[in-house]
Amino acid sequence: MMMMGEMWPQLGSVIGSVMFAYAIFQQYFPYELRRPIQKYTQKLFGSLYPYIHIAFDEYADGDRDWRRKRSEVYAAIQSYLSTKSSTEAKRLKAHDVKDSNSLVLAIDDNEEVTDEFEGIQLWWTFRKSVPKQSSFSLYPQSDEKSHYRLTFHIRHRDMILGSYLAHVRKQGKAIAVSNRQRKLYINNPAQDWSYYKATKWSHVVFEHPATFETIAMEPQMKEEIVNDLIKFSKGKEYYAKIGKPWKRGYLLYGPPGTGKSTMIAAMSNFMNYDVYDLELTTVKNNTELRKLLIETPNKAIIVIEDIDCSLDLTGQRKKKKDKDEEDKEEKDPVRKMRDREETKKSEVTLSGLLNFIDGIWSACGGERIIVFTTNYVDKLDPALIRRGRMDKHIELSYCCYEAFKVLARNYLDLESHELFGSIERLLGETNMTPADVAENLMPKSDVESADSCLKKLIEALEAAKEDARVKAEEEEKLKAEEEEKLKAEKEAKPKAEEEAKLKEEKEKDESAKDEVKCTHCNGTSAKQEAKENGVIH
Ligand SMILES: Nc1ncnc2c1ncn2[C@@H]1O[C@H](COP(=O)(O)OP(=O)(O)OP(=O)(O)O)[C@@H](O)[C@H]1O
Ligand SMILES: [Mg+2]
Repeated sequence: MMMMGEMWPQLGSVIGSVMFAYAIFQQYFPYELRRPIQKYTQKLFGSLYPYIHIAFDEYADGDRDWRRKRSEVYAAIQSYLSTKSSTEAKRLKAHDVKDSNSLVLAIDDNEEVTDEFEGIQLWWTFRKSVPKQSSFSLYPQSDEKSHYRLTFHIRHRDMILGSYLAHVRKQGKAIAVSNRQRKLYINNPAQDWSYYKATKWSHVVFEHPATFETIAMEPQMKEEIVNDLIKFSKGKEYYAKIGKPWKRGYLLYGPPGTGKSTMIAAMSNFMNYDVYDLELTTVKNNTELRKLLIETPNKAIIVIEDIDCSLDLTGQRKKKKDKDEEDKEEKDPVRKMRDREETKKSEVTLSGLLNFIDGIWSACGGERIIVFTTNYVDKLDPALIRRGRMDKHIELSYCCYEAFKVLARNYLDLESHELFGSIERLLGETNMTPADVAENLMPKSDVESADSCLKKLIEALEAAKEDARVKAEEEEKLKAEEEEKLKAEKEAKPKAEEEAKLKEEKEKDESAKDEVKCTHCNGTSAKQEAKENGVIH
């Protein structure tokens, strides 16, 4: 039997001979002969080798443009394999990806990872190649080419090309989204839109810690909102079935400090959506508004805070200038220009905003949430907040006992305490916003105990209750005074009317006495007139 040591030199000489024969074949065989031979050799190997390879390139072939976009499938495969490679592959690459929270692990060059799908085994390999010839480019970039190669048995072809690849894409995208850092966007003023590479929205990383666990509100209401959001996120088919664009409007209203902005942050964290904070006052007109909308991607929360203050949406947009102002404007051209600019600033109309929310353009893209917040819901035009536009109206109000318990858990790690009873009673008797309750509960130093924080809150609640009582008394007093005044006016009115009537009658009587009968003209004339004319009839 041949020993291993003796086998290597022979194997080496066989490989050497094959390579030599291949070089001769490449060099001396004419192209016309080489092509069919190569074709049949591949066919022969194909029938003996029952596996299929699919390569997924990072960039499309020939995509040498400096703006070239990374293939979406490639990115999804990379995310999909990142979870598998960390447990399976022996050679890994770790890198931080833009917009990602954590390190992303990927398989190293030529490393293989095995995957299983519905009992079928498949293999993924990562390949990287660097071309030797480098081309000249105005926008130099790496010529490195990477691709993932998928290998599977030919008999699973349909299953892999159909459901497996769809599964990889979906899972990969979900992993990428959960790793991604949320962003907070704000619209740029239109004059910046034309700059090189300028976009209509600028962003910062959004790292608000609010979640539905930390938000203080009635548990039932919280559950309702969470369920609503879950239903929406899974509603692609449902919305398609009912023929409605995949979007939902929320109106958050309530006094300042009740958690409207906090709720938006919690929504963003829960849904993994970016927030687009739309500052309406910098949008010049309806066309700009529409352009901004088109630039928002899917999985976005578009927010218009304090909608009642954002714009005068009643249609009467131009303030009437008085004569003085017009004169000043005529004399000062700079002021005239500035005033004109300001008038231009606010040309977004109510109908423009309604179109933004549910016009034809709003259906471009999907999976978008629109949130309006306001302190004064009654001030808003009913057309703006009707269901279908603002589908869910959420009132965020003063702190109730349930909400307080959430805050006590968050701020003091307390589930119960002997002072909770007094706080519950006081919260039922007076109004305090969650922001104020939270501020009282927050220890102001390392040594401040939970006891002292709770006592501080009780004091604040008692003070608020006393303030409210004094205010109510004053209001009552003012009201009583007003009523007294009205009553006095009411009583005085008939008396004055009677007096006026009597006076009028008296005056009539007196003028009747003064009248003289004139036989000559068969009528009446005033004594004065007779005197003036010097005629005695
Ligand atoms: N429901 C709540 N749950 C938890 N914290 C809250 C809640 N409401 C308010 N807070 C706390 O109070 C602060 C102010 O709240 P927030 O900015 O959300 O109020 P708002 O309703 O948006 O007020 P405004 O109408 O003035 O914009 C937050 O930073 C948060 O810490
Ligand atoms: Mg707010």
